[in-house]
Amino acid sequence: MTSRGTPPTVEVDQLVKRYPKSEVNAVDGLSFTVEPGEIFGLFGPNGAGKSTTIGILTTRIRATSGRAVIGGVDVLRDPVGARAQLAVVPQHNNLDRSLTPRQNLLYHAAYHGVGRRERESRADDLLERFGLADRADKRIEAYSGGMAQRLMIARALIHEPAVLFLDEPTNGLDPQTRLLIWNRIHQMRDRGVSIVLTTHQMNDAAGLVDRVGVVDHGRLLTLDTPTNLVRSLAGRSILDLTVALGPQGDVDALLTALREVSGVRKAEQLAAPALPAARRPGGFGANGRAMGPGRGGPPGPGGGRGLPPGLGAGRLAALGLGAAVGTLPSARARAGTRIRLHLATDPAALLGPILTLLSDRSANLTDVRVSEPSLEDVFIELTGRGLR
Ligand SMILES: Nc1ncnc2c1ncn2[C@@H]1O[C@H](COP(=O)(O)OP(=O)(O)OP(=O)(O)O)[C@@H](O)[C@H]1O
Repeated sequence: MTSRGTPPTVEVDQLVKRYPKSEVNAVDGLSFTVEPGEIFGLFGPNGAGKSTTIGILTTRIRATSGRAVIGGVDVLRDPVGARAQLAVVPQHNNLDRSLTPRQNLLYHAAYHGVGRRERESRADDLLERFGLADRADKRIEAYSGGMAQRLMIARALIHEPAVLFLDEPTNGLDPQTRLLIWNRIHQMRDRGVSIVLTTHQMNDAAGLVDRVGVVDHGRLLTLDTPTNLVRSLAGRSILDLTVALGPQGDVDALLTALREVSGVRKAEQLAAPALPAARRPGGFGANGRAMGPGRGGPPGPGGGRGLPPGLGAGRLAALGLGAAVGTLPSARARAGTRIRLHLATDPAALLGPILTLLSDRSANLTDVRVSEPSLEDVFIELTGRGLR
């Protein structure tokens, strides 16, 4: 029960799934609830067990043990009853191409037993809300990826489910379509629909979801609001450096030395950025602001920012650190080594020692960025950086 006395719309209790011939559980004792009108993000690396969990909740996969309830209906005991309470928007287009967009909606509503007059009125309303009214009778083939996604969400909503499952709802869509879909998801939440979404675009989803469950190896690693999860990395900042190493430069030795600087929790090398030439690192301008690319992913809460005030090129020169800061980067510097430092302290206090260290090793700093941790950083912290 919630504090308002309403039962959760999704209840998962000690859920287990072991696929035949497998020696491990794909879902391994998962428990969580989703409240009415809550947007719940189920995040995890590839193979973590998200699809299997969603498959069980949407009656596509049979659990080995445990309990799952959707809108008060036990999915294992009454899958048909549970299906009336839920809707799924898959990642790939599964619209019926032999029907028009409007017919796709009407057919789906009829399948769920919605009366003729009511389904026509709901279809008109949904086509309007998803910006498809003027294309409702066109051929599906003429639809772009964004239109198809909007239509699939409209179709999912036509029988007014208690819970909507969305798999990567905005993957590969343009910013306008993403915005419209996020906006409609918020409206559904306001109408009391619970939304369970899986996505790998965590920083995008951070501002949208109410709570996040991170799973790995079929188990729940954490469950909290995005704000609390980011706060769990409190006091930590991330300093991204781009350096051009001298001819004898050894990145491993540099990383080891950086790890020994007091206040540095972790130092790691990042992959080289795949950026257009115009956005490649450019070194510091006269005002000492960082001019290169920001962090690899989209900015998290707080986003990336340049040098802290008071640490411009002038101050660096006064500290005798000018040699460490490249003004006219060479070709090597442009393709520089990217290093991420995870700090346990104020970055301004560490820049001096770090620049001294770089200078001593003839490493030329061409770009520096300070940023707050993001939801993606929490995810990496919990699940590691290794490939799955
Ligand atoms: N039909 C199946 N038969 C056997 N093993 C499976 C089957 N489907 C998934 N698995 C295994 O179960 C584990 C969980 O897979 P699942 O697809 O649920 O993960 P996921 O978190 O959704 O991953 P992704 O993000 O890549 O979609 C993986 O080890 C996967 O190989």
